[in-house]
Parts: sequence; C-alpha cells; structure tokens
Amino acid sequence: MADDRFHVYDTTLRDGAQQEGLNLTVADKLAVARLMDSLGVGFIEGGWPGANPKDTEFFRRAQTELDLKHAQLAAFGATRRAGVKAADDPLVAALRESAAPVVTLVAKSHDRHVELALRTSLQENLAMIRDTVSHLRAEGQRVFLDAEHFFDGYKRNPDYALEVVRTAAEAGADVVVLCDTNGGMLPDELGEIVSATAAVGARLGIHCHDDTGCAVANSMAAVKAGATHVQGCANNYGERAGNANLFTVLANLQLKWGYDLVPPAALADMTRIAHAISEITNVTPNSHAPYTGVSAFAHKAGLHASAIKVDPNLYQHIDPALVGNDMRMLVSDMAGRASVELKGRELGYELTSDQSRNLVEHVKGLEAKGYTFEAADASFELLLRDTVNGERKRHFSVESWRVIVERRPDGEVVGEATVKLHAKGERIIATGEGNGPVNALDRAVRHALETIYPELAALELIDYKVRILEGTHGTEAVTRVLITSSDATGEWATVGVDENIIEASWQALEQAVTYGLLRAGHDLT
Ligand SMILES: CC(=O)SCCNC(=O)CCNC(=O)[C@H](O)C(C)(C)COP(=O)(O)OP(=O)(O)OC[C@H]1O[C@@H](n2cnc3c(N)ncnc32)[C@H](O)[C@@H]1OP(=O)(O)O
Ligand SMILES: CC(=O)C(=O)O
Repeated sequence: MADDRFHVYDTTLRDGAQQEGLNLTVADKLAVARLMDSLGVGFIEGGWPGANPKDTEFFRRAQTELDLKHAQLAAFGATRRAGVKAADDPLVAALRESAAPVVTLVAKSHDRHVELALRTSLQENLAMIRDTVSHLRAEGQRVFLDAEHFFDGYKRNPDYALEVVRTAAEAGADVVVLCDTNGGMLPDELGEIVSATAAVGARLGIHCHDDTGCAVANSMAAVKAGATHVQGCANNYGERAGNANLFTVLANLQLKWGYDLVPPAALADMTRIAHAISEITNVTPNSHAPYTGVSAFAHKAGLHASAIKVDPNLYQHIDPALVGNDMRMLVSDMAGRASVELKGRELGYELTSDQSRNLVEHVKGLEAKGYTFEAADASFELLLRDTVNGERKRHFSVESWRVIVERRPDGEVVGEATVKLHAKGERIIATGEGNGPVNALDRAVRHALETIYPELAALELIDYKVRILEGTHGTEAVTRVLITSSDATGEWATVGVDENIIEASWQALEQAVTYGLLRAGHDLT
C-alpha cells in the first residue's frame, strides 16, 4: 500500500473520462486502473457509481477483477440533495454500496454556486456536507471532500469557502481537496490561497484544471504551500483543457523535489504506461508531453546535437531512462555534422567527418526540395548507407512502371500497374491490381520480387500520407508522400517527393521495399 503521508490521486477514470471524445468501456476502465496501479499511485477514482450503469458496473466488477497492489479505489459522488437525509439519498446509497474503501464527495464552496446551481441556502449546503461526510464515515468509508470552485469562491467570499473546509474536516473528511474547477488560476495567487487555507488545520489536497496552461504549475504551487494530496489525470485528460497531467506532477515531485512517491522502477515504466493508456483511450498521444512524449527528449537543432555529443546532459533536464523514455536525434535541414554522426551511431554506423559533412549537405539539399527525414527514418538510413558505401546500392532496379486507373461500369475504381524490374540478374515483368494506383504498384512490385524474396509477404503498407508543398517563385508545387510500412517486428517510414504524386509514391514505395529487405537480412554489400 502506498505511503499515506502524501497522496498521488488519479482521477483519469472520472474527470479524465469527462474529456470530449473519450469514451471508456468497463473493460477499458479496469485496464487503465491496472496500469495506474502498476505505476504505484495511492488512489484511483473509478467513476461515479449510481450516476450511470457503466460506473456502477465498474465498481461491481472491480471487487473481483481488480487485484490492486498499491492503490485504493475511490468512488466519486455528490453530497446529499438539499432537504433529504444522507441515508435516504439514492446517490449516496450508491456510494455506500460501491464497496470502495474511499469516497470522494464533491461539494459546493462558492456561495454563488450554492444559491444559483444548488438553489439552496448557504447553511443547508454546510448541513449537506456535514451529514454526508459523517454518514459515510459512520458506514466505515474514508472520505475526501472535493471543494468545487474553491479558489473562485474564496476570492468572492473567503469566510464561506473556509467554513466549507472547516465543516468537512470537522465532520470527518480526511482530506479537503481545493479545486480550481474552472482552471483559471495562476500559481502565485493559488499558492497564497492554499497557504491561507492551511490555517484552518485541515489536511489539504489540490485538483487543477488546465485552462490557463498552469495546471501542473498550480499543483506544484499548492504542494509548496502545504497540500499533501495531489489529483490529476493520465496524459492531461480531463474536462475542457484537461486536468493536471499526473505523470508530469509525479515526475516533478519525485525527480525535482526528491519526494519518494513510487518505486524508481515504476517511474522508469511511466512512458510505456502513458502510451498503453493512449491505446486504450484511443486518443493519439501528445508527442510533446513532458517526460512521456516521443519528442520529450528528441533533438533537432544541430547546435544541440554538437553539445550532446560531448555530454547528453547539456541539453537534457533529466536522464530520459528515469521515466522510461529515450533520447532521439532528429535529422533535418536544421542538422549539423554532430546530428548525423549521433543519428548514425544510434543506427549502428560510425561516420567519418567527411561522410558526416557530405551527408549533412545531401540532407539539406533534399529537404530544400521538399523531402523530410525526421519523419522518414528509413529513407535517412538508406541515404546514410549510400554515403558510407560511396554508391547507391539496391536489391532491384526499375526499368519502368506504368499505371492505369479504370472506373468500371459498376462504379468500382481499380488501379492496374505494370513494373519492369531487374533483380539478381533477371529482367522481371509483373502486373498488379489494387483499389488505387499506389496499391496496384505495390502489388506489382511484390509479384515481381516474391519468388526471389519470399519475406516480402510479411511486409505491409500501413499508412500513406500526402502533402502538397507550395511552389516558390515560379516553381511548381510538389507532392510529398510518406509511407509507413511494417513487418512482424516493427515499422519504418519512407519519403518521396515529385511534381507527380505517383512518382512521389513510387520513390517512397521503392525505399519501403528496399528497407524491408534489409530488415529481412538481405544486406547490400
Ligand atoms: C466539477 C465536476 O466535474 S463534478 C463532476 C460532474 N460529473 C458529472 O456531472 C457526471 C455525472 N453526472 C450525472 O450523471 C448527472 O448529472 C447526475 C446523475 C449526477 C444528476 O443528474 P440529474 O438528477 O438528472 O440532474 P442534473 O444533471 O440536471 O443536475 C442538477 C441537479 O444536481 C444537483 N447538484 C448539482 N451539484 C450538486 C452537488 N454538488 N451536490 C448535490 N447536488 C448537486 C442540482 O441541485 C440539481 O438538483 P435538482 O434537479 O434536484 O434541482
Ligand atoms: C471536482 C472536480 O472535478 C472539479 O472541481 O473540477
């Protein structure tokens, strides 16, 4: 069980699920809970039992299907409705019946919300808090209280906001969580209000939304001011602009301020966990996310690379391995000799300084024509091999290709391609049909090569992206095609550029097949 002195509280399954476009099944929720537990968080808020059948079902299945090693489950819900007894309120009953050891109650702490949203008196709201907290405590559940709109409420009526905190604590709430519900706070003022609230003597927590882009900074400011419970969501998920990214907060607290919150080995699994959760939520991961994004330790500028060559820490705030991420070198027209040298090393090649210089010039020249190598790792490696070999070597060469596209009488559009290739001393002519010209070309190349290279059967084109690049000063616009391919063990990307989209696609395709053959062990010596 996690240390109770400082709480890392995950609300991905409740506030994270309030994000537009995020819709989790019960099985998804159970899978996310397992991942967050493996990270070592102290609490996992599973949802609002009683508010919808899915969340009720989650708590029912959690009892037999979740074997949490570190975290405790928290059920979220509201204080009783005005004018009824806590024991008689059906939503409070659902919290009791959830079997969660912890209940997190949301309560109004902003006087205007009490009057306008709850349409009740300030005194009745305090009674709703007191009754619900003490009722659930008497039923044996631990209670945290989320003081909704606390900071805006404090600025308007500090006495009432503080009275809410006091009432909850006196009724038995273990933590009163100060919520920046509208996410409009900035760190300095938020820190001052947390410090002032600490005078009440309650244990304080923090829950921040990211509407000013300060959710993480606000959470850190609250901890500095005395909060010992911090809420957030995986991957910055949450209502509107999201919640504090719990991964960022956790890494900041542990790696910058020395808190001992999760085992170092779990922190070193955080990047994998963040990406596994993205798979479950089906939300594309933010590549720029601090700590866990694929770009979080990716270096593009030549000058950065030249310093990193001497010492990686010169351009990195931590060792990426601490959070399970990796340093990556990007090669583009911003590269210098050091960038390609380091990228070469990453790929297993030691380049001489002449080779590095030639390669940089080549990359810059091609990027000026529209190629992009940071997104086409395989094309860069082929270029690098050509530089090292001093010549362009391929498994096959093309004599010609031809594609026709036919709209058939039944409305079906079919591409038909013919390729004439030379491979292993043979001249091969093959055709292929597909649902478009590129698909047809791909099939024709495979037909041509499949008897010589049967491994091509495992190669798949999994993504095809086209971008029209503006022409400059009298030049024609050109088309850039990026193809992502895969085999049983991984993926790679290749790029082609031409005024003609099929020629651009052919270039990317030809490199995709070449690189696939290299991966299958057919070297080019
Ligand atoms: C800041 C946050 O993110 S808090 C989390 C918010 N999450 C959600 O709202 C998601 C789940 N919510 C729901 O499924 C529904 O809104 C429910 C089941 C909770 C309530 O549904 P309904 O009864 O249909 O009411 P509705 O959604 O219109 O909400 C208004 C009612 O909630 C009451 N209410 C609002 N806030 C609170 C509160 N903090 N405590 C108690 N009651 C509250 C209002 O007084 C109003 O009650 P009334 O209808 O008796 O006047
Ligand atoms: C409780 C909550 O989610 C909020 O106030 O933002």
